[in-house]
Amino acid sequence: MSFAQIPLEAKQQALAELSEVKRLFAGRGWFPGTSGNLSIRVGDFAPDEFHFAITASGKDKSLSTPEDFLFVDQAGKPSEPTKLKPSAETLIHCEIYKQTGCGAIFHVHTVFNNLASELFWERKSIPVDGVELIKAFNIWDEEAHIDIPVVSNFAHIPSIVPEVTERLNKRIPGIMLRKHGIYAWGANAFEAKRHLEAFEFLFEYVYRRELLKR
Ligand SMILES: CSCCC(=O)C(=O)COP(=O)(O)O
Ligand SMILES: [Zn+2]
Repeated sequence: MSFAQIPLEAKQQALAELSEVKRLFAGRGWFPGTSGNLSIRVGDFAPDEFHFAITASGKDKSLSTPEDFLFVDQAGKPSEPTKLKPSAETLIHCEIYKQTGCGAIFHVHTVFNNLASELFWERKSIPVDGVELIKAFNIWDEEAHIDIPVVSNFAHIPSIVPEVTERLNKRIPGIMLRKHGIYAWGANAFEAKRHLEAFEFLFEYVYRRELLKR
């Protein structure tokens, strides 16, 4: 589906949803120092052609301006002429959409997600055992165990992508970049938000629990 074929109402709805999620997360202090990025896909999905709205790079995400978002394609290139620059991490969004066909991806940097990634870096995944909020990922097993993948962080974003491809686990709707931040996704903005909130709860839980054990 080309960008022009996507109904205007769908594009406007994606922008309105992104704006609302951005406002809400900013209120939680989840975009320190201009960090973080958000995207919502619009129109039909095919691995070789899709479009999504994403936050512009380097903006103060606690402010609301007419230049907060732009649309890009599956290669991370603007879908229409614009002077705005997409998030520096757009290629990670592109890869997650390609691998999962999801509808929204939210990325935040928090102290607890950074601490948890470093604490478990040697095992390359953050283990969580039997915590009720695992059910937010639609995993309903009694005393479920999950491992949240942690991948290397590089200043050169394209170098991060192959490890995301390799480690992404479709059962777990998130991937953690070491000492950087979590990418959480879902079928739509509601689900991606639920997943992100659950990850953040679990990161704080595992970190604090580890301290209690020592
Ligand atoms: C100042 S945070 C460093 C970049 C980053 O990790 C991030 O999430 C924000 O980058 P963007 O280009 O999306 O503003
Ligand atoms: Zn980031």
